[in-house]
Amino acid sequence: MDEFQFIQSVTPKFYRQPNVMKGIGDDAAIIRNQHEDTILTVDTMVDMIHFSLKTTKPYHVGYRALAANISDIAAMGGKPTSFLVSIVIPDDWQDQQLNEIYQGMKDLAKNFQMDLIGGDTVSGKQLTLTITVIGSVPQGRARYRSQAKQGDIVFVTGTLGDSACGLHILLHGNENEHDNYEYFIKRHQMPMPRVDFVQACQGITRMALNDISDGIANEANEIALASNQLIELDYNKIPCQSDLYHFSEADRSKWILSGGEDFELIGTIPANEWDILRKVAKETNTKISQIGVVKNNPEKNGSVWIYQHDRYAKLNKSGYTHLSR
Ligand SMILES: Nc1ncnc2c1ncn2[C@@H]1O[C@H](COP(=O)(O)OP(=O)(O)OP(=O)(O)O)[C@@H](O)[C@H]1O
Ligand SMILES: Cc1ncc(C[n+]2csc(CCOP(=O)(O)O)c2C)c(N)n1
Ligand SMILES: [Mg+2]
Ligand SMILES: [Mg+2]
Ligand SMILES: [Mg+2]
Repeated sequence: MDEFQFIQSVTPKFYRQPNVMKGIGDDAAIIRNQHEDTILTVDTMVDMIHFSLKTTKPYHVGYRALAANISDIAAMGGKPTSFLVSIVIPDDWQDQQLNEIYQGMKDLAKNFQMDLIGGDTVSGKQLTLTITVIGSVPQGRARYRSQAKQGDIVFVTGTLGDSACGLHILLHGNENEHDNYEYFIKRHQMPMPRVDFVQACQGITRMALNDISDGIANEANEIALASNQLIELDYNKIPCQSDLYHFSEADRSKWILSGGEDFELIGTIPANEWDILRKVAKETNTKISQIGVVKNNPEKNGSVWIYQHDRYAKLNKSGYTHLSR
């Protein structure tokens, strides 16, 4: 049973509370309140799985863990408001290091006007940080993975593969001696969730969204599956930093399609709103690129196909999957 099969096996058949607008199956849950919808998400980061002290200082451990959770709020079209932190602390972690973890979270929280409102503290074998983020979105305006429709444009924010490249440099050293490697390291250690862009998108009538934590191959498939549409991507249109060309084509392609942890957004919007989206992107200083289209094809619905190196092939989920056994 892998991660996805496990989640499926624990998903309830129905929800008892009528105000559950979205339960399991998206980046976050949506609960209806009188005046707005509340967004709830939780993600865990574990030492030696999501970071090591070789790749991330304690400050970055805190910063990244909160950023990953805020990114899920952005992927629902919302803004983050508060968070709770559960921490498992091994004996060999010093007070100063723990302070730094919290400083990383504090600095990012300040950026979004978020409050730390609770948590839990226990001792254990591996440093583990579990963060719950609460956010809000105007009623009925959450962006779901299931909202893609035939004819939509598929877009992505920013550039992909940066974080995986940064991780590679941190783990194996900088084999290329080019001058921009600090950029990749920063993208790995201090990703910036796309909250401002998403907030500015409120005028877009319909948008399917997913944030890129595991790699676009995974995330595009999640939209295709939830929307029961065919997503066609053009590999040459997926944006990456020019310095990524200093690495082998095999590495570059792997990092772009399944590296993950860029915390960019992949989305789909009606084609006639593309110009509005471009305007929003310009206003918020966000790079956006059209990378594909949504089609309806009963034989291929629920899957992603990609044009790459003169081939048209199925793009399977290939990103980071926990519990592969
Ligand atoms: N152990 C679990 N029990 C109940 N629901 C779960 C569990 N693990 C994941 N989920 C739910 O499954 C869905 C997909 O979770 P997943 O963690 O893959 O999404 P994500 O947070 O966007 O991705 P990532 O964790 O890679 O950032 C979400 O709705 C999540 O709340
Ligand atoms: C030291 C170290 N080794 C490997 C990786 C790569 N990595 C770990 S988890 C993950 C996917 C997102 O996780 P989740 O699905 O839990 O959000 C990725 C790409 C890393 N960040 N640090
Ligand atoms: Mg997500
Ligand atoms: Mg998750
Ligand atoms: Mg994941």
